Amino acid sequence: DEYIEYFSSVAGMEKLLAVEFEMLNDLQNYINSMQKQIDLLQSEVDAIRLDHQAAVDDVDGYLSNPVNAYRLIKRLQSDWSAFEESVRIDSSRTDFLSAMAANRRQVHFPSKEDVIGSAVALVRLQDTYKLEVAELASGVLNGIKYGPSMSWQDCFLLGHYLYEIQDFNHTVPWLRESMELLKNEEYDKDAVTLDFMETVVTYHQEMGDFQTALELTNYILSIDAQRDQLRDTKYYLERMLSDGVKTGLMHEIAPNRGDYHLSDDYKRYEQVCRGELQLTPTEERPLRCRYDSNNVPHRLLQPYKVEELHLDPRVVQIHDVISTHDMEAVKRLAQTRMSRSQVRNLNGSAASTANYRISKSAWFAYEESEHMQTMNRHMGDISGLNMASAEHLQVANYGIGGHYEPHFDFFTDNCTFKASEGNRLATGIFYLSDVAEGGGTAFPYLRLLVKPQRGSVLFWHNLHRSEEPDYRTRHAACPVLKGSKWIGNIWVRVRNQDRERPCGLLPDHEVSLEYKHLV
Ligand SMILES: O=C(O)CCC(=O)C(=O)O
Ligand SMILES: [Fe+2]
Repeated sequence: DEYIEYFSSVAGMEKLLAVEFEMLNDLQNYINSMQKQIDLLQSEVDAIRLDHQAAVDDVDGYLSNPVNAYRLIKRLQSDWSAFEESVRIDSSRTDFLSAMAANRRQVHFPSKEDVIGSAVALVRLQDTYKLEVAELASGVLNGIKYGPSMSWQDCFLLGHYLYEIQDFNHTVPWLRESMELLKNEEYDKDAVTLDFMETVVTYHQEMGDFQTALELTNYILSIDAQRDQLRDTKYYLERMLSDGVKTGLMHEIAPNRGDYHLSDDYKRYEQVCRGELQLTPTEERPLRCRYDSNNVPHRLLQPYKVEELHLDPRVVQIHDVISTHDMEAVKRLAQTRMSRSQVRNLNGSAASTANYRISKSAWFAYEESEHMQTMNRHMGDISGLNMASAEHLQVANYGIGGHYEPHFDFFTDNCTFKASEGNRLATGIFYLSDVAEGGGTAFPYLRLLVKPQRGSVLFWHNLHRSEEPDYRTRHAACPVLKGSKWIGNIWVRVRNQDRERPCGLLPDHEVSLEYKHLV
């Protein structure tokens, strides 16, 4: 069966929970049956010990009794073999192992890629929303306690994985947190624990984080001053610090200067996700909410609730468009068809997965379901466009940390669209769920953050009337901090829209050229 990837969406993780429920039962059964077996063994051993002691106290007297002689011989001939045999077959052990094998056949267990994927998602959230490691580790998100705390082992393993993928900047605070939590354990002064802490000193030293290495070293020495090698390390670390030496992996494997994540464009996007960059009051003042039937005769009695979010380019969010019934049906249909979202490569070759778009998605022809036809009709009424040039419906689900970094919906390579229905003129994002925290749609150049609201549709044009790309429409899906985000995308192409949206001859695209540099 196919490879399932867990970190890219919440859909599918419920299965893991169901299997974990089974495994808890299996393990409990194992423990109970072991317990019974151990109690039984104990009582048998106690009985033998009693007999045995009597024999040792008076060897001659004991052995001269024919019953005792018989019992001793019988014990050694058969009882001890029986003990051996029962430990050898140990049915509780084999039962548990075969139950586990069955569980493993039921679902794919998460792979190491899944663990690393979810670790990367966690640090992405940490960066984008400026979360404190200590808060995150204690289960707090934006001041609210949502879940159980992470143990020192959780934090250590996370740091360890980040170390493995050479993300040293994130490794440091997680290892630090892990050591802080370990210091609160009652076994924190045991020799084995101190040995372990010493290896963590080595991690920091190798990274070039001499300060943390020294702090931990001092802590260990304060408990056990007899560690000679560590005293040498302390001396070495102090010298490195006072000389201001910068060596170690953190400095040698320097972040790639060309990394888009270090660019102003990306920082701007993160600021919009956090709500730090917003529309100014002057920009917000002319924005209106109104009922509008969009000149569609059958909508006269049921006009749309249109909220203007931006005027030029025009971006609107239309509320209460589709029903809960339709949304649930679409999501149910999508569940079984979702796979990791792919992105087109600029050279027009086959699509592939990419870290900048982490979600699961599936494409649907509208004929597949009346609920999808309903979405198609709404997109026609909202856009006023000819839906003959609409792409299939794309349903997507983002899990925790799932995101889609800034991009344009229009194609920038001529070959992709010239031969087909033309470029992507309009985008409609149907929000099929609310998102508890994060997961907004961000327009970095417009300083606009749209909060997903179930049943609403976000709509805008990607092209100017001249059919030139409108670079101001660059947008992104901010990482989901809490919840599971579902959307349905409908893109409408320019072909056959001459009547619906006549071409403009003015060089109207010039207003957006200054935003072009990131294509
Ligand atoms: O999920 C979102 O909010 C935006 C999605 C998007 O931009 C896309 O799928 O092209
Ligand atoms: Fe998009």
